[in-house]
Amino acid sequence: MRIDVVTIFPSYLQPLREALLGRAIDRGLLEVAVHDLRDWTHDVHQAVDDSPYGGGPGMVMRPQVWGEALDDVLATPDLPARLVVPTPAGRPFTQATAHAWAAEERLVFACGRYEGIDERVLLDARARGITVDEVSIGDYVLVGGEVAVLVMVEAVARLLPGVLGNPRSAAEDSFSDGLLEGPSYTRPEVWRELAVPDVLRGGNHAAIARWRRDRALERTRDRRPDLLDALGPDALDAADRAA
Ligand SMILES: N#Cc1c(-c2ccc3ccn(Cc4cccnc4)c3c2)n[nH]c1N
Repeated sequence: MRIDVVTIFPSYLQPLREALLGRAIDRGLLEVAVHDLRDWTHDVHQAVDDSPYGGGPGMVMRPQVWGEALDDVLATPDLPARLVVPTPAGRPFTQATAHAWAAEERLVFACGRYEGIDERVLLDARARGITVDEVSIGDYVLVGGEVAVLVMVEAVARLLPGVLGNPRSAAEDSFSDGLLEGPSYTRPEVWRELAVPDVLRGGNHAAIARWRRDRALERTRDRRPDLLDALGPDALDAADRAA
């Protein structure tokens, strides 16, 4: 997978080259290119924003600069791309989104700042046949799109074959079965007088699986009842309902 990110703060994306993702890039599992939006400005001040039509607080990012940048970055007809635009007004980015995007050959992320990007940039891209996804990583307001891109790239990249050491991690993590993950334990067996649950040390794999499922259901009911509501009627069996 190739990922391109356009931003006025390229150094914000440096964490993508650290740790697991950095190793995935080094191993050729992922290609990441970060572009400075100001490279497409032509004025001495390298202006990327201007006042909003209709008034209101803050500034809006200029369409001319974004248009030229995306013309160049998206100019790869042999490699169809999906343009992703993080915004507080976007559709929710979920684990299902991450799985869908992990199947894409190329993702281009447009990181806005100020009050966002002039709407005509997205309209123009769609008019030219580019798939444009406006997505939000949560119901809170950030200062720009860069942090959201870090979140989304990590969520997608970890699903790519070979990136995680153990592919079961992605198959069994939270949300993979619609539930939150239950608690985890490791050595020592007792720590500050707190013992690991006996079932996890007993070696009965069926009992362990049941215990983990029960803890996941309990946690989901407590913290995310909306996820339970979203599960289909057949998602929970009798044992689940008894838990
Ligand atoms: N994904 C995502 C986001 C953002 C987000 C993303 C991109 C931009 C670009 C500019 N801003 C600031 C801004 C814009 C509009 C109104 N208010 C503030 C951003 C916020 N905030 N919260 C999220 N979950």
